[in-house]
Amino acid sequence: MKIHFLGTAASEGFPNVFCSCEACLTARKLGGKNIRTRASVIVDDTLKFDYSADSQMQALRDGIDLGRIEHLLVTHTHYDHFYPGDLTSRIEGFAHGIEHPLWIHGNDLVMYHARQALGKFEGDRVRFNRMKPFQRIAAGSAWVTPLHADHDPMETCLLYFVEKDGKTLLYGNDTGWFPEDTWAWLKGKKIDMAILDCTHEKTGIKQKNYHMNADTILEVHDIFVKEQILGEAGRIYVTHFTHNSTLMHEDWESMFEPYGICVAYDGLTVHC
Ligand SMILES: Nc1ccn([C@@H]2O[C@H](COP(=O)(O)O)[C@@H](O)[C@H]2O)c(=O)n1
Repeated sequence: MKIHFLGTAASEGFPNVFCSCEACLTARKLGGKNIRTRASVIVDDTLKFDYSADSQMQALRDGIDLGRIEHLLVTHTHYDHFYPGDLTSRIEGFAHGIEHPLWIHGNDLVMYHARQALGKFEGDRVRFNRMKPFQRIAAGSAWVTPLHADHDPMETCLLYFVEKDGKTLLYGNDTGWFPEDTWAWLKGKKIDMAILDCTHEKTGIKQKNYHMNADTILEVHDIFVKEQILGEAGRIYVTHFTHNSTLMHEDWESMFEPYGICVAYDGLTVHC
């Protein structure tokens, strides 16, 4: 699988354009990998996780044809993960040369907002599928299983386990420490690549809720290795960083390099 990171920041972006904290000032000065937009990933040019208002500029920045996306897997409806009105640009009359519908997959709240924005266009350009936790579906040549996240208690936030071309990918944000049923489901599974929520720096709390922090990541890594969920060639990529962590890209790399954990940045493409 080709994994393309479109965005790697928490909701306010990094730097936050409204903020003059030390981290935002430093990130502006350093630029490069310290400029992070809202979290999203594309797999093999055709399957995308989440769709924020940043998606358009991310596609222009990285030379991506979003018309090729066949399946959109939405984790939850927070504005930095789902901005369905922007998908109007894909509808008949707005976009030309589109030959397949975009399937929007997500929880019931995702379906509600997607249909509010795009329901009248359902058909050749856009279709809807409500995901139920732990029920596997086919998405093109991939198999996708939604898992429970620990994020917003007012919504069934989902993580996604993707099996494609003999490889597996866990898309693990937004979430804190995985809920018990997700841990139970992962037991005995093999992950080639896990993309995990590393919103916060080290705080001393290992099983953090709502969002993971660096301690949580190290704990998950430990369990993945002990339980052989992560194979020898398997890799964790961390993403979804907040400026409130105060850490720059190189700081994250120094922290995680001894564990073989990789730090994602906007525009990074890797294969698993
Ligand atoms: N009380 C607060 C204030 C701010 N945050 C920040 O929210 C971001 C993470 O949340 P998203 O799910 O909206 O990405 C992150 O930047 C935090 O620093 C917070 O968590 N709590």
